[in-house]
Amino acid sequence: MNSHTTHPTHSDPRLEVDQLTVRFGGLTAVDNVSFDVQPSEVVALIGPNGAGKTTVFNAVCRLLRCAGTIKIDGTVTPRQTPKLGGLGLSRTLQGLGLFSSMTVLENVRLPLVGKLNAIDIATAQLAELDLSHLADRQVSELSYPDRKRVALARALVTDPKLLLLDEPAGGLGNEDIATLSQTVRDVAASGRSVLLVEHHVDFVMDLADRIVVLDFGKVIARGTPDEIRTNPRVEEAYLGVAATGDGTSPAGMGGTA
Ligand SMILES: Nc1ncnc2c1ncn2[C@@H]1O[C@H](COP(=O)(O)OP(=O)(O)OP(=O)(O)O)[C@@H](O)[C@H]1O
Repeated sequence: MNSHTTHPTHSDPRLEVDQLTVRFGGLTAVDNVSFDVQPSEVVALIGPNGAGKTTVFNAVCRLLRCAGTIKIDGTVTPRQTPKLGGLGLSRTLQGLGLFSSMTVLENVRLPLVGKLNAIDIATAQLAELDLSHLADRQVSELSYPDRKRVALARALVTDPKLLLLDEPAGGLGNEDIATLSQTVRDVAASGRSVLLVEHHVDFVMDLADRIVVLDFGKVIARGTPDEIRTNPRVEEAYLGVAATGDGTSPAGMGGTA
């Protein structure tokens, strides 16, 4: 046991971010940010463009040099981690990162490379998300919402303790968003934790147990959706951000993202 390692206890959060700071040259993109995610909890990071949300994600995944402490189940994560699976984490990407000339099943089994029963596990994961009918289709043939579902299946196939979702609702219509919300709730109900970054405020308000609001790299508010909805600092941070009408950009806290 090294000096950073502690024994997990029942009271340890699934994820604990303490005084996280990330600098890019002279820019402090994330400034002394602290928050936690408990087992079975869905926590959303929101904030205007450039607030530091993706940078927090990348730091949690240990892809960036940062100051501060990041703990998973009470244990400090190593500063350089070659594989997310080793941390018990999995994430989806804004750009999805699927291989379009491969089939859905081939994509979903990729994180399981080297496992003897990889095909069975990937097949079961597709069934869990009602995607079995797409298993042999090439990703290039799929609609965007189906691709997003496949990316989610690939993130879940390693059975992560903590699932990180980067703008999961982006580009989806209301029906697909409702399905996504149910899937995320099911993931949390199974004991896993979810941290998501999202611009679609209505989706977040409906789904998240707690919300952390960032602006210019700092936490400006935290609380339940009801607490955040009525927080004047949050409203102020979102003021002046033009609505795009496509449901993906903040336009105040009352309407669609
Ligand atoms: N690799 C980098 N090098 C330099 N600056 C960066 C880098 N990545 C991010 N930044 C800057 O850090 C700040 C936070 O960026 P970040 O992408 O984390 O914000 P965000 O809240 O995720 O924004 P968005 O909602 O637009 O995705 C921004 O000012 C951004 O320009």
